[in-house]
Amino acid sequence: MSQTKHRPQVAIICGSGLGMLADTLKCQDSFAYSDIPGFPQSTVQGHAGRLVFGELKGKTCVCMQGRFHMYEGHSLCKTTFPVRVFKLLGVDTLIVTNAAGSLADGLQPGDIMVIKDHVNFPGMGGLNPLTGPNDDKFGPRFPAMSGCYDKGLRCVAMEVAKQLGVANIMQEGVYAMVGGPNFESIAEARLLHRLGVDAVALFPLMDEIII
Ligand SMILES: O=P(O)(O)O[C@H]1O[C@H](CO)[C@@H](O)[C@H]1O
Ligand code: HPA
Repeated sequence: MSQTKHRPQVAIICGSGLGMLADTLKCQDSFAYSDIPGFPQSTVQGHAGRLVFGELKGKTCVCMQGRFHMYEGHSLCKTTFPVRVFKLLGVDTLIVTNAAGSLADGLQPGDIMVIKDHVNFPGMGGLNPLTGPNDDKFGPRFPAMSGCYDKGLRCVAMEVAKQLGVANIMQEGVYAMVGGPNFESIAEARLLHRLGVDAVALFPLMDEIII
């Protein structure tokens, strides 16, 4: 923290295709993950591997330009380590973005889905970054998932989409996480759709669970 004057309340994890958002921050201080003790390294194409502090529309933010996935070989503790760092920095709002596969009939490639709830398949099978002794300073032993996706922020997102004239490509939905790195088979995609899943991707949900 001695190397930046920024004290962010908002953290944004930029998934595939959104890394350039971090480049738009004003008064930037940026750090390569390789220079931050304890951070894993990005190995996925298009994930630059930088932590960028700065101002976005007047709000102090920190952006992860590239995230970590379990399929890269990181432990779940490692993939979610940055979120714990954000909490210690004073961040109270986490915006997680990710490239996902759409399953809902009304979602076209390129559309935006705001997550209203999730199905954590690896978590249901016991793969969870909170496994092990609980550190109460980060949260309770048995965190509820019912309020994971803040209703107020979701409403703001939908309202802003209207103002920008992109409401027609944005909707709320249920998101499922699977392990990857292979994408879903056709039968798996059909099954997920029948279960009420609107979009599916590979592992980013662990960040929401740890915050
Ligand atoms: O937006 P990111 O985090 O890269 O995630 C999605 O994009 C990659 C595959 O295209 C997978 O990692 C998937 O989960
Ligand atoms: N499935 C399909 N398409 C995707 C995924 C996925 O898990 N992640 C990114 N695009």
